[in-house]
Parts: sequence; structure tokens; C-alpha cells
Amino acid sequence: MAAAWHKKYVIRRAISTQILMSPQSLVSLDLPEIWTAAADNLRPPTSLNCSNEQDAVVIDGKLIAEDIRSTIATEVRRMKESIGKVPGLAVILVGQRRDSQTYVRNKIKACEEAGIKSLFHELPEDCPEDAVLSVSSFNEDPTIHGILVQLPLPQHLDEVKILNALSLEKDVDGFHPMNMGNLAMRGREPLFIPCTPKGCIELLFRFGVEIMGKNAVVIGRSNVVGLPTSLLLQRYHATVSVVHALTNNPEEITSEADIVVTAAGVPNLVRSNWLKPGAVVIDVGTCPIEDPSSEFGYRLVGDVCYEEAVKVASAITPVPGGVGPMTIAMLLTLLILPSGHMNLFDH
Ligand SMILES: NC(=O)C1=CN([C@@H]2O[C@H](COP(=O)(O)OP(=O)(O)OC[C@H]3O[C@@H](n4cnc5c(N)ncnc54)[C@H](OP(=O)(O)O)[C@@H]3O)[C@@H](O)[C@H]2O)C=CC1
Ligand SMILES: Nc1nc(=O)c2c([nH]1)NC[C@@H]1CN(c3ccc(C(=O)N[C@@H](CCC(=O)O)C(=O)O)cc3)C=[N+]21
Repeated sequence: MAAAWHKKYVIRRAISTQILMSPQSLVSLDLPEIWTAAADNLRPPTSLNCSNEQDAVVIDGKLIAEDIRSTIATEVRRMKESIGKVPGLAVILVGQRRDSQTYVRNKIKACEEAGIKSLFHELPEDCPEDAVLSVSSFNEDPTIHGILVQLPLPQHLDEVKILNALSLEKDVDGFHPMNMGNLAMRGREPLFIPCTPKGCIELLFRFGVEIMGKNAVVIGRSNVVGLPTSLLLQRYHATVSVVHALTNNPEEITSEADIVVTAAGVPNLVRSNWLKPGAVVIDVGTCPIEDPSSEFGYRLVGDVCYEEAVKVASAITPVPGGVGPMTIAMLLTLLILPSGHMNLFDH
């Protein structure tokens, strides 16, 4: 009875909100609705900050993420009023890595601001595997709809075993092999799509970047970013090449690309001679570099030599303020938009 009620709520919201509607140009693609941007989003948003001082348009991920987060907050409020429930996220952090602590803190803050319930489960660096595996108890918690184990885990822990312990329905990171397999296969729809690749595509949508038929290069092939990004771009009919640490002539391959998504974690890897003039560059790389003049003694840099690329590319994401904030915004959408909703129906 309650489940039917939730479904009606979602369908009504789907009809009444543009977020879930497919623009004509994308309807024919075999993609989950969550992946389609509203038609308005296919043009560079005039309300958003596109700094045009230099050659490339700077894609302000922070501003776009704020926009998305405020939409989510409204949606959560409506959901609360309508069905008396809010989505819930459990975040598990093992150890004391400073960057992981920052990212987790940002995720929890974003949940709080959106009215999403969050549970933070912190474990010491040297904790036994069983203690981490016990987080699978969140699988049975009806108030938790997404479970996220922050990576990387300390060396002594078996990442595969721990991720496998999470229920597929709550694998908000989309790292479960079933989710990844469904992402890779035509005609299949994953329940969750990894947040960072989803954020990259959303940025392309929002800036009106055509993906179909374009040459895209993804630098990096990790399970977390590179692989799912290349699969997603392929689903949108880009011709995708994957460059990795053992690729010969990476600059030659990359310089053929209309769209470059780079996730290597190597500062200044992508120089201007790697880029075709007018390419769109999405820099996922986030490396902390010591900088005594910065507030926290370090600053973040991407994979792209920004000063050079900005003169060659047509659009580029900065680091920080590009993909990072989108990753968090996308995490929230996964808890609230269609596939996330399915979890809510079930309880
Ligand atoms: N902004 C955000 O939201 C997020 C940012 N990140 C950042 O993205 C970066 C990548 O993360 P992640 O995928 O987890 O990292 P991994 O270390 O797991 O993977 C890095 C990938 O880059 C490839 N690579 C490494 N060096 C080179 C090189 N010189 N040339 C070409 N390819 C290379 C590796 O190739 P091979 O497979 O051959 O080893 C590997 O596939 C990091 O800086 C990370 O901090 C990650 C997640 C989210
Ligand atoms: N299970 C899991 N899921 C993840 O999604 C995941 C993970 N593990 N491990 C690590 C990577 C990295 N990641 C980032 C999230 C936010 C920013 C982010 O917000 N960056 C800000 C700056 C952050 C700061 O203030 O330092 C920016 O680029 O502007 C960056 C990186 C998610 N990851």
C-alpha cells in the first residue's frame, strides 16, 4: 500500500519536474532517465558563471553543483511533506587520510544541507576486516538508502570483499560488478551510476556539448572513474579511446579528441600539445600539492596544465571547483532521483 503511494508520488514528480524529462535529441538512447538533462540544460546556462576572460569557457562545477543541490533540497522537503520520509546515506571511513576526511566531511555537509539523513561510521586505520564487514548491517536498515565506503581502504583490508558485502540496491557509488556490468551492456540500466562519471557527463550536458559521434579520450581506466566514464561516453555514442599508464603516444591519441576526460592523478600530465584546438577538457584529477602559502599547507591541482590548456581548449573545468563538487551533487541526486527512489518504495 505504502509502496504504491510512493510510486504515485514519484510518477507525479517525474511528470511535473523538468529534471526527469528527456530532450528529444536524447530520447532514442538506451539510457536511464536519470541521465537525461532537461532541454534547457543543453544550452550554456546564462544564469551560471561562464568566465570568458580567456580563450576557454571555464566550466564552473561549483556553481552548477550548488544549483543541483538546491533542487535536491526542495525535492527532499516535498518528499518529507508528501510521504513523511527522507532519503538516508551511510558513509564509512576507515583510517585518517586527510583528503578522505575532507571529502567525507563535504558529503555529510551536503546531505545535511539538502535535508538528507546521513550516518557517519568512522573506523580506525588498523581495524579488523570483520569490523568493516559489519557495516553490511546498513543493508537491513530501512532508513538508509545508500551506503558508501570511502576509498581507498587501508592496505590490509580486502576492498572487493567489503564492497561485495553491500547490498546492490544500496550501492550508491555504483561500484558493484552488477552495476558496472549493467552500465557496460546495451539495453541494461544500472541502479546507480558512479557519481564522478555522472558529474562529468552532467557538466557536458549543461554546457551543451554534443557527445554523439565525437571522439572522446578518457585518461585513466580505474574502476572508480576511468572505466565507468568511458562506458558512459560510449552509451552516449562517443567514439571512445582509453589512455592509461602503458599507452604508447598518449599525447598523439589525446590530441585527436573533441572531449578529453582525464583521471590519472598526475599533475600537469596534459600539456597544450596534447589538446586539439577547441577540445572540451574535463579534469577529474585531484592531487594535493604542498604549498606553505595556502591556508592548509597544500593546494589541489588537476591532471591538466591549466594555464596552457585554457588557451587551446574551448571549455575546461578548473581544479578545484570543477568535477569535485559535481561528484557530491551527483551523490545526492542518486538518493533522490529515479533509481534512488526505488529503494524508498521497498521499505
Ligand atoms: N574530483 C573528483 O570527484 C574525483 C577525483 N578523483 C581523482 O582522480 C584521479 C584518478 O583517480 P582514480 O581513478 O581513483 O586513480 P587510480 O590511481 O585508481 O587510477 C589512475 C589511472 O590513471 C592511469 N595513469 C596513471 N599515470 C598515467 C600516465 N602517466 N599516463 C596515462 N595514464 C596514467 C592509470 O593507468 P594504469 O591502469 O595503467 O595503471 C590508472 O588507470 C586522482 O587524482 C583522484 O584524486 C577521483 C575520484 C573523484
Ligand atoms: N567510495 C568512494 N566514493 C567516492 O566518490 C570517492 C572515494 N570513494 N574516494 C575518493 C574519491 C575522491 N572524491 C572526491 C569527492 C569530492 C571532491 C571535492 O569536493 N573536491 C573539491 C575540493 C575539496 C576540498 O575542499 O579539498 C573541488 O574539487 O573543488 C574531490 C574528490 C570522491 N571519491
